[in-house]
Formats: sequence, C-alpha cells, structure tokens
Amino acid sequence: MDRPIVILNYKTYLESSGIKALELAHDLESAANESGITMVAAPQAIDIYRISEETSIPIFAQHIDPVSPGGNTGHNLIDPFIESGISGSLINHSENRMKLADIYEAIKLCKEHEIDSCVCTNNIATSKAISCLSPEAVAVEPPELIGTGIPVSQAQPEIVEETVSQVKDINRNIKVLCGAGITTGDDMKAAIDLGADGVLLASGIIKAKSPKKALLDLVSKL
Ligand SMILES: O=C(CO)COP(=O)(O)O
Repeated sequence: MDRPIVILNYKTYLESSGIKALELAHDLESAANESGITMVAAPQAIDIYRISEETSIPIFAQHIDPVSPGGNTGHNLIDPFIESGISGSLINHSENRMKLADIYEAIKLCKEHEIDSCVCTNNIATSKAISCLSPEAVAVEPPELIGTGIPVSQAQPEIVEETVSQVKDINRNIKVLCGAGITTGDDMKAAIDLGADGVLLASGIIKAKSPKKALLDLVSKL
C-alpha cells in the first residue's frame, strides 16, 4: 500500500493566515521530512503563492469554481491557482458545499490540468455517489464532528470502514481519506487501520501550541 497522506486544511483560522500560513507550511515541511509521510497544505488562496515560493510541500486549493476565464467576479478560476503552484484542490468541503453538476465540472477541470481532486463528502451514500465521478480522492467528514475534537475514526469507525469498502468497490484507485476531529496519533492510526489512505484535518493541528509537535504526534503510531 502507498504511504498514508496527511492534508492540513488551513480553513480561515487567524493561526493559519498570512505570515502564520507560511510558518505552518515550514512546520509541515519539516514534519514531513522527519517522518517520511506526505503532508499537504491547503491554505487560503491569498497565501498559496508565498508558500509555494518558499517551501517545497505539495499545496492544494481549498476550493475552485467551475468557471472559464472571463466574467466571473469573485470566483476562483483554476488557472492562476495552477500558476501559483497547487498540485490539487479540495472540492465540496462541507463549509463550502457545491451542486453536483459543479462538482463534476471541478473534477473535470482538475483532470484537464493534471492536478489531484479531493472531494469532501458527509456520509457513506454521498461518498458512493461522488466515486462515480472518479476523483483522485474522497474525504468523508461527518459535519457534526468537524471542529469538535471528537475523532471520526474512533467515534464513528463504521462510517470510515464502510466508506472505504463502498468507494473501493466502485473504483479501487480512488483514495479514501477521513476527517473531523482527528488530532492524535491514535486517531490517525485508527483511520489507517480502518482502511483509510490518509486524513484531512484542521483545528487539532492549527490550534495546537506547537503545530510541528502535533504533526509528529499525528504520524507517530504508523
Ligand atoms: O473540516 C475538516 C478538515 O477539512 C476537519 O476539521 P477539524 O480537524 O477541525 O475537525
């Protein structure tokens, strides 16, 4: 099996914005180097270019819009994101839900630009549905656990296990991540033991006193 993957969603916390976004990227880079685990940053759009200039970690956008160049005021066009250095994008995060047709278009744009698409889902049924669109990865995150510190992999293991099984039944090449409340090495180990390919997480690392220590703890039981 491939090595597990960690995606850190910066969201819009002040602790992960601006200059702190860059500091967090350096923490990800050194934790990745020390542990040998791939760690991806998903910062706000405005912070992508600087992180890409000053580190060598993989960077995902938090969201892209299914729009073509032209008149789309306020939208996230994929092309400048690519130019800024992303190698993938989250799509349909539960804090920024999209229509099914738009998810389809966003995945298609990622494929055309040869970057990874990681579509967030809220349960087993939507994970199955999204798998039919063949994204690179599905990340199942029960919304009620997001930001609570209650880890999905330990509190609702059946969601992770069943999502893995049903998504892989449809297309075994799709990576399955899980997220919501993931913080510690035990949380991540539980996710991997349930068959997940990795985790998508935010507050447990971003709000930690030492994000780098928290990242190393996260991958310490693998
Ligand atoms: O929404 C999430 C990651 O995309 C999960 O957030 P928390 O790790 O803060 O629960």
